[in-house]
Amino acid sequence: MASEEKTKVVLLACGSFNPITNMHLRMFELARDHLEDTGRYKVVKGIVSPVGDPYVKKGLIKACHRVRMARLATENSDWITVDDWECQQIKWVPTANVLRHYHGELISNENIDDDVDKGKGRKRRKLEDNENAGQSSRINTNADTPQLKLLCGADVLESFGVPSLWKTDDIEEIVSHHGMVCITRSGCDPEKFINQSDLLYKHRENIHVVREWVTNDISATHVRRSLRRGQSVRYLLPDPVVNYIQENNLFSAESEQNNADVILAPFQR
Ligand SMILES: Nc1ncnc2c1ncn2[C@@H]1O[C@H](COP(=O)(O)OP(=O)(O)OP(=O)(O)O)[C@@H](O)[C@H]1O
Ligand SMILES: NC(=O)c1ccc[n+]([C@@H]2O[C@H](COP(=O)(O)O)[C@@H](O)[C@H]2O)c1
Repeated sequence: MASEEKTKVVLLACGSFNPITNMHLRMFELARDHLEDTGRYKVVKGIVSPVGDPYVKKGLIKACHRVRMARLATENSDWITVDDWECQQIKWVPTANVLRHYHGELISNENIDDDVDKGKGRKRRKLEDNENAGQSSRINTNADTPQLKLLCGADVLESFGVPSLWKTDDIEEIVSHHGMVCITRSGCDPEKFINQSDLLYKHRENIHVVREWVTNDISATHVRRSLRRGQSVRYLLPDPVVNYIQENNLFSAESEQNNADVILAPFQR
C-alpha cells in the first residue's frame, strides 16, 4: 500500500504519569511498530496527556511536576509530545472527553491545511456527522484526517469492568469512534476480557492488542516505592527525570498520602 493511502494515526496516552517511566515511552514504540507492521497505518504523532490534579488519585503529585517530567522524558523524541490541555482543566476530564477534544483539534488542523491547499484539488472533502464532538451539527472533515487512538496498558482496558468507574456510553464512544491500542501487562488477559464483553467484542476490530514479549513490570507505583526507600530508580526512568525527582525531592512517604481520604473523581459522579 502506498504511504499516502495508509490511514494516519495519532496515539493518545492518558494516565497519571506519576512519574513517567521508560515503559510509558516504550508503549508508544510498541504501538507504532504494531500498527505500521499491518501495512495499513502510518503513525504520525504520539501525545502524552497527564491527568489533572482533580482526578485526586492517592499519591498523585502536582500536575506541573508530572508535566515537566514527561517533557524531559520526551525531549529527544521526534514524534512523542506532551500536551497539558487535560491537566489545565478545572475539573477531572473523563477520557472520552479528552479524546473528543483532540479529535476536534485534528479536524480543525486539517481544515486549516485544507484552506491552504484550496485550488490544488489535492484533498477530498466530505461531510460527516460530528458525533465524536457530541454535536448535532454537521461539520467538514477531510478524508485524511488522522484517526485518534487511545494508547493504554491492558489494566486500563480491564478497568472498564470496574463498576461505576467508566460510563458505558464513554466506553462505546472510545471503541467505536476512535479505537484503542492496548499493551499487554502481567496479570492481564485482554483477549479474554474483550471476548467476555459484548460491547468490546462488537468493536474488537478497533482494539489492537499488542503483546510485549519482554515481560516488563515497571510501574509508577514500583518507582515511587523505591524512591521512598531511598533505592535507585536509574534505568527505570530517563536520566533527566531521575535528576528532576532528586532536585525537587519528589515522592516521599508524605506525598504518597496525598488524596488518601478522597474519593477518586470518576466515583464522585
Ligand atoms: N509495565 C506496563 N506495561 C503496560 N502498560 C503500562 C505499564 N506501565 C504503565 N502502563 C500504562 O501506561 C498508562 C499510564 O499509566 P499510569 O501513569 O497510570 O502508570 P502506572 O505505572 O500504571 O501507574 P500506577 O502504578 O501509579 O498505577 C496506562 O495505560 C497504563 O496501563
Ligand atoms: N471514566 C473514565 O473516563 C476514566 C475512569 C478511570 C480512569 N480514567 C483515566 O485513566 C487514566 C489512568 O488512570 P489510572 O492511573 O488510575 O489507572 C487516567 O487518565 C484517567 O483519567 C478514565
